[in-house]
Amino acid sequence: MRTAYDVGKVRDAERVQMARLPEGTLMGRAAAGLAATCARLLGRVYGSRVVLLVGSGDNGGDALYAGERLARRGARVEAVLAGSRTHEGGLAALRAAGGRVSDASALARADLVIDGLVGIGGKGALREPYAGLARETRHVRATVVAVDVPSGVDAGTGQVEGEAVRADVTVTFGAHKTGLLVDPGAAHAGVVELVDIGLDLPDPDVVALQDEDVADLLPRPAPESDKYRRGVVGIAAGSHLFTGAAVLAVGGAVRGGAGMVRYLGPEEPIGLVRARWPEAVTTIDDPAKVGRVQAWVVGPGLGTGEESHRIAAALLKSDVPALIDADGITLASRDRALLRRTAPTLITPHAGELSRLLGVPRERIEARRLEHARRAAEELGVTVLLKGSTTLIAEVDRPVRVNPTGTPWLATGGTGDVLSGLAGALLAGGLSCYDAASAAAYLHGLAARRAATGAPAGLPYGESPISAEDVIARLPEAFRSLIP
Ligand SMILES: NC(=O)C1=CN([C@@H]2O[C@H](COP(=O)(O)OP(=O)(O)OC[C@H]3O[C@@H](n4cnc5c(N)ncnc54)[C@H](O)[C@@H]3O)[C@@H](O)[C@H]2O)[C@@H](O)CC1
Ligand SMILES: [K+]
Repeated sequence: MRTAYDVGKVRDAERVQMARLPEGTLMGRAAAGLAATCARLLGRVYGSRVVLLVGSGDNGGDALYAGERLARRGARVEAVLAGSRTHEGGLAALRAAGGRVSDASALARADLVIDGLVGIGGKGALREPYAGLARETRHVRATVVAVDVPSGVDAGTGQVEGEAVRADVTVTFGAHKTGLLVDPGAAHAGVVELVDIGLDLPDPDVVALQDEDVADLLPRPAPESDKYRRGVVGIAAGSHLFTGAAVLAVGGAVRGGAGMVRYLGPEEPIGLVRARWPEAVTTIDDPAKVGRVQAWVVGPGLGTGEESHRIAAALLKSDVPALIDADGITLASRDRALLRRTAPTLITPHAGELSRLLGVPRERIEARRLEHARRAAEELGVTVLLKGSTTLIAEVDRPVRVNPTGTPWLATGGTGDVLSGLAGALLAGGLSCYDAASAAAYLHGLAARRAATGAPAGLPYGESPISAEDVIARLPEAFRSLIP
């Protein structure tokens, strides 16, 4: 599991250690780790050209001390001083090791650029000349290594307000910062390497599950399992207008390991569901006639009229966990009472749907995804899976989970319906809302990536657009990759 912390907690932990240790110890550890990564990336340090972008704070200090270490190993190190001040000790050390001060023209000659403009002390959009330097790093042929966080990325939220460095590698100290796991920050960070500088940290604010964590969560049938014990999921999705949502959500549930899928909907989608997924048991329109289920999925393509509201309200009165998606969320944004349930509830909005639920403009949610996912969980008293470039799972008093799998190709119609069915199957299988949402997002992302790259059936030689059905088709492979 990867864990990440808000900046305040990192600062507090640093303060404790700084009071205990001789001055400069933490920066020394940081610079040593940074220099080791740079040396590895360079392969041959002797004779290589390294350019340091140095801001006025300690982030610049880290870059200078790492530059000193590389200069001592024979690298030609040039420092571009961007701030009105410069870390004095660091600059003296670099000079003593043979490094020199230069201007931005050095960037064109570099094999490696170390971005030490700003770290966790950065506030707001980068000012000049930092912004101009960050822009120039985009055109260099060198490998770009960010110190602690890519300059221009808000370490606490992942927000990027103006220009920002796009790093190949980010070497971060003490702990991952939340902004490195959440887009757009995550997309700017490249590969993130953690240097242990000996901080004592409390519970993380954000975590990203890895293969082994998700494998531990997944329910597996035991010899004595039958379809009822494995979990029956009810799916209320689709309408005369939106028949595809029904087929895709049921597909996600069937391939997601449900013991049985009960589908509730009008005649037309029922015909299509039966044709594509004969294993589903279908009921026309009347919620009272559906047999017992262990979890409900309510909403994809359901419609938002009175009849849809009646069905949603009847189903959400039940005492089993429920996932509310798409039209279900629109209905809930008009009638919040739908969310006041006795059993656990998971909502799976994208930014537009969350915007309707919270009454906050969509752009504000896109720019501050972490904040709004947390706020929604708190305000609505439900588990929230916020879909998007980085999918987030938020629940009160738990760290926000960031989904590390997926591909931009997933941004296509119908994939959300698949996710709903899949998460519903896992809920019915006994997972909590928090775990079902996390595991479903993870598997969905893995399946999509496999669909887009063709791996592992053929050589991964590129990527292609994918359909929601492709994601369903790759779900078994995604499961197998976790459950060997
Ligand atoms: N505190 C510690 O114990 C340690 C800190 N370390 C390093 O220190 C960094 C934090 O250092 P600082 O607190 O000095 O802060 P930073 O060096 O991250 O940034 C603060 C400086 O950047 C300027 N700045 C802020 N926002 C700006 C913007 N938008 N445009 C242009 N300039 C801007 C400020 O005026 C200030 O001079 C960490 O990210 C890490 O790299 C490491 O050495 C490890 C130990
Ligand atoms: K930086």
